[in-house]
Amino acid sequence: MAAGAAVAVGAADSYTEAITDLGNPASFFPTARALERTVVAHLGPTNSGKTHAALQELRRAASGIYCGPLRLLAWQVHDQLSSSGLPCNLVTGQERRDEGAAHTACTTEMASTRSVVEVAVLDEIQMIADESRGWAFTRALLGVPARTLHVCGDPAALPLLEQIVAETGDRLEVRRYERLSPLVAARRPLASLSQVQRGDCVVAFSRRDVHALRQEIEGYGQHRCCVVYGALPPDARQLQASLFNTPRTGFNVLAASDAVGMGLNLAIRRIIFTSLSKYDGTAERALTTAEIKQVAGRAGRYGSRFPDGIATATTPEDLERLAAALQQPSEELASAYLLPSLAQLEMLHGQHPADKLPAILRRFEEAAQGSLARTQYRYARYEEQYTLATMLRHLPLSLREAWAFSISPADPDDAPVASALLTFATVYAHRGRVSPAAILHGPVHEARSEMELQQLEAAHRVHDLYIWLAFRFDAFTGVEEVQERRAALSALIDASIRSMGAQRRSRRQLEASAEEAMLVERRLQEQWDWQQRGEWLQRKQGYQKRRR
Ligand SMILES: Nc1ncnc2c1ncn2[C@@H]1O[C@H](COP(=O)(O)OP(=O)(O)OP(=O)(O)O)[C@@H](O)[C@H]1O
Ligand SMILES: [Mg+2]
Repeated sequence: MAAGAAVAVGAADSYTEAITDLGNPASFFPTARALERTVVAHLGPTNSGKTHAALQELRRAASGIYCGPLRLLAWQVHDQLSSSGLPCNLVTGQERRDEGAAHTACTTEMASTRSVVEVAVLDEIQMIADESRGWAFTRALLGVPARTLHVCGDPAALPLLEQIVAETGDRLEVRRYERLSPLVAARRPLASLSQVQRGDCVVAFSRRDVHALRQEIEGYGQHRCCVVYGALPPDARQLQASLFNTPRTGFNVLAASDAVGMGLNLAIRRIIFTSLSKYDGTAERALTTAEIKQVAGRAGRYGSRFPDGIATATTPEDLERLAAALQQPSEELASAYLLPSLAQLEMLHGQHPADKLPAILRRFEEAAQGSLARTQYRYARYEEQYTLATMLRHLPLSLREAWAFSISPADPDDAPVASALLTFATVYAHRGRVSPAAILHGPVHEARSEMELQQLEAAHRVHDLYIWLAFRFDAFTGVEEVQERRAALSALIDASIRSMGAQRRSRRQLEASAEEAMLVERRLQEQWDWQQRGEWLQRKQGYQKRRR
């Protein structure tokens, strides 16, 4: 009897080992493995024409897919192909435009590993080594079933690409690129922001610092200033970029975070780093050579008003480091990141049906680590997913439902968005239908203060989250209404930034708007408390009715 039990446990262990074995991820994609793919690596610095060359190949193909790391990039490729007369579908987490076309522009996370195409483009491949998002690039590199797969990115990715392509049995071809226009480090640092000039982009590493730079620059009275940072919705980012690019609008200087490094076509003459370190969520750390080059490389764009680029800093020490980084190759990529698919998590859940999603996520990681030793793959960081899954663990959701909520674009540290996710999931679990009424309203007028602008941005992210969920759950009704409201919020955000700088305010006015912002925040908090209370009452009444 005891021996039998031991055999059963042993069999269960080896089954668990088999389903959590991530050591040969190329084998997870039979459609791609059934093709003899040619992988063409377009490698070179920023602004060297890599994406342009790969897109030419995509245009010429009978069918194809472009995978970009940002919605902005997917939109641009969609617009470029469509406006040149080539029909193109668009697929991102929050958009589906199905034109019935043979070409598709998508975000890397959304790339199909089932539909065979002639040509695929996988842009910014160096992101395969990003510990949070790299899994999507690994999946696309291994799994997109294209006869020719063009990958574009930093030459630092080559050794890793060689290793992976050797495993998939595909053929690798390397094409090297040089910058289309020169990029040089300035001879002297910038002594003061009063010296910024037309075409300058001043870089800081937080939303708050970017707005502080904008205020300081506009305070000198010479230039109006556009802004670009990660928390700004992508369409508002694009509007700011085109305002900056258009001559004679007065908005001829840009204050930006490192979000400027990717996805926008900008006519920047000079990049000015106000710092060479950033807070990465846990600690302040120095920028890597690759990060410095990615941002500095935005200066000077082939075919723009400023083809020649200059990069500088605000201290002699930073300028010295910057100049050295521009001469150095980026650090070679060490690992490609990966995560299990939902199907793999469900198989493990079959072994432990009483476990909730957070326990399954941890179990999978523990069991899979051994299989990754001695490979070039590493288990990706999934702390945000884990935090969201934990927040939702008490709700009556299937593993599949909990998983979908947990991978939504809600940052657990972004309080209004995390609260909205909890509300949406709670309403979904208890009522089965989530109407747009579940979205709380903040101010819906032009922001008169930084705080109000922040609230508009948060409201936009909440609307975006609803739309993302609506593409995965039929229960989210009223997506058109939310899309309209989201577009209105983007326009308001853009208009607010434009007019905020125009208003020269007295100290008294600034204090008044800060006071008002506090009141708005308190009102929102009260609304939130009331909604929570209302839902709790409804649930309680529901239980009581059922009991009776
Ligand atoms: N052969 C070309 N003819 C005309 N324009 C080109 C050509 N090659 C590149 N360009 C233009 O030069 C700019 C930079 O090219 P591209 O975006 O392909 O560079 P990249 O190497 O992918 O840079 P990054 O991705 O770092 O921004 C783009 O505006 C692109 O349209
Ligand atoms: Mg590119």
